[in-house]
Amino acid sequence: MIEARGLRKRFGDFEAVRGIDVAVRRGEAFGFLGPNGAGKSSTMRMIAAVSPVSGGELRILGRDPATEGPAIRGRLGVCPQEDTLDIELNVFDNLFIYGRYFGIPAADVRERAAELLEFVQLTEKAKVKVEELSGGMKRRLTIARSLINRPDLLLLDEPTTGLDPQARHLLWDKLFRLKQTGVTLVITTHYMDEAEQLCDRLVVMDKGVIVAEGSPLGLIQQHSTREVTELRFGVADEGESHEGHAEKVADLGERVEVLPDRLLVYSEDGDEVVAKVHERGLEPVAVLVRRSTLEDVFLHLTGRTLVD
Ligand SMILES: Nc1ncnc2c1ncn2[C@@H]1O[C@H](COP(=O)(O)OP(=O)(O)OP(=O)(O)O)[C@@H](O)[C@H]1O
Repeated sequence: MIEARGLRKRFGDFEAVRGIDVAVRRGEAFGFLGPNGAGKSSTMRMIAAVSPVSGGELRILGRDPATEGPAIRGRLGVCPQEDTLDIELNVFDNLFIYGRYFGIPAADVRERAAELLEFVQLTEKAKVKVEELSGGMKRRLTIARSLINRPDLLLLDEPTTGLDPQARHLLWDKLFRLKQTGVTLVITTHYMDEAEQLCDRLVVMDKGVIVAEGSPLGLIQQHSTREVTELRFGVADEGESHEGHAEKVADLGERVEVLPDRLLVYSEDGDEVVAKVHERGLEPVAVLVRRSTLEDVFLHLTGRTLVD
């Protein structure tokens, strides 16, 4: 569906995407995970055939975006980072006008709009002005709108940013169902839980390059340990820096990361780490044993947290 080789995006002297290779297969949910400024949106806009490629090769649905932009855009659904709905219009009309813009006959658009409103659970809001909708409803409507032309490929740029947990889960459920119907999804996100939930495969991006690629589980297995023990030390121990504590637990795991507010000990068995910490007379004020996540993968690969 998408083939990129050495893909680059420059803005003046600044290179936002610095030669990435990506292959997205039909029917998969593919993710670009990375912090703000990693180059995800810049990549997505090239894939959406709305931003010219500065270097390298890009084929979308077997076509060249430089010469076949309109044909590509006709087969894509695009859900941009910011809602671009017409807030003066009601929910149904937002879909109707968009469908007509694609040249779909009025009767077909009506039918398709009704079907999509059902899918995103907005049927009862059909006549409500968009400005009266909640953030989650607007996102669902944007997704419905992006599906009006029955796209082969759906591009979602940060689909759940700014939504509350309940709205995010509802949206994930809708995207999961879409995937089951055979739509290929390409998602950018800086939420590791979103990437883990939705993506079959993903690339981790940082500063315009890909630093890792694989399935969420594969990446975790390759770049992290099974468990992570988080240790926080109290104010009374401030004299002794986190680095000081880190030295004392360094041999308890495969590696230790020092964050401003806590230590992360990477090992296969977190309970064993906790027992040894206590045996050594260390007294953390908070201890948490958890499974490794993509956040740990990112930290290991870049030395930074995703939310920095
Ligand atoms: N039109 C533009 N002109 C100049 N610089 C730009 C432009 N668009 C993006 N950039 C820069 O390119 C870099 C990558 O931006 P991009 O939006 O692709 O990142 P991102 O990973 O999508 O992050 P975010 O989640 O913040 O959108 C950033 O440093 C950004 O400031």
